[in-house]
Amino acid sequence: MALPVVDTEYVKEVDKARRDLRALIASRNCAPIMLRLAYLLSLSLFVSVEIARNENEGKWSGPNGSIRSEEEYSHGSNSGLKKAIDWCEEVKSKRPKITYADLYQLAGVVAVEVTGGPTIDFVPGRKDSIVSPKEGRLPDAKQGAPHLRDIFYRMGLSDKDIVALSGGHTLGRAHPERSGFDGPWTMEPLKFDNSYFVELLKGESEGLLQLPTDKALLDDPKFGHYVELYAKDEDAFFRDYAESHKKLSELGFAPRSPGSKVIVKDGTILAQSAVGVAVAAAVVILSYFYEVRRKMK
Ligand code: HEM
Repeated sequence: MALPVVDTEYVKEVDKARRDLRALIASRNCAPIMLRLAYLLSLSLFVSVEIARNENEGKWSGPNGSIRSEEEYSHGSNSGLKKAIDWCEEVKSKRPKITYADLYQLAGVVAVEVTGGPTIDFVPGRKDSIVSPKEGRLPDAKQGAPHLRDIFYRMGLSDKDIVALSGGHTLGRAHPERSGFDGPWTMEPLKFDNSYFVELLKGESEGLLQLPTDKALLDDPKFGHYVELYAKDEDAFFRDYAESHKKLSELGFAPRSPGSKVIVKDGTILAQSAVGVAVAAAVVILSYFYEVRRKMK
């Protein structure tokens, strides 16, 4: 499928979809599953395409919305996500211009914002695909630090990214019928804060969950450094989380023209283009020379 044209019209639609998603997530209390949808989509595609590249099977274009196909949402690791896909469809039917790939990533960004988390910069322009990745490439919750590094390093993510992103478990809970695990990670699973790290440091508590991959963050000294930092300093967690989330949502994705970038921030739309910057610089330089010549006369 073709890349969407990210013109002013498209960016306005993204802004409206952002408002629709805020209302939808607030009314259904579904921030956790929306965040999980965005995260799994980015990750499963990247991991499988890295493998495809190694095997010279083809190229990949980033998180691409293929999860809406039955073949993919029926993967065991995507259990429960169909609900989130259907909710996103309500927005898609009102804003058909927006690609599924952009919509799902926007839902993840909005889920974090409406639950009190940091504002995450969102750049639109992802293209859709209906080709699903292979099953079984996602992190296995029963494993430890080497496994996490194996998966996340392949995507160019760092130890800091792994720990910051794991803080996404500040939202939501595990469901026995989906993953075999049960319970929330924090006392307030609809609030995005640093309590995931605070709870992790306290050790096991009645009624709260710690997956083996969560505990692995404590056992490894490099990961442990960030767990302690984020438990003490929520601002540091929010800053690093916003950065890592953006990286994850843009894996393999580059805005359409290399010289230009569209930034959507706090509802304000700013279009930055290399051409625009060059023209502005030329005007400043010419005015300077004009002024110098005028003074010399
Ligand atoms: C580090 C590797 C990770 C592993 C092994 C892992 C594993 C899991 C598992 C087993 C569940 C429970 C699913 C269920 O039973 O419903 C879950 C839920 C969740 N995960 Fe992760 N996860 C990882 C990373 C992440 C990241 C990076 C994010 C987001 C930035 C994230 C966001 C979530 C959310 C929000 C839920 C709750 C979903 C709900 O309440 O329906 N996870 N994860």
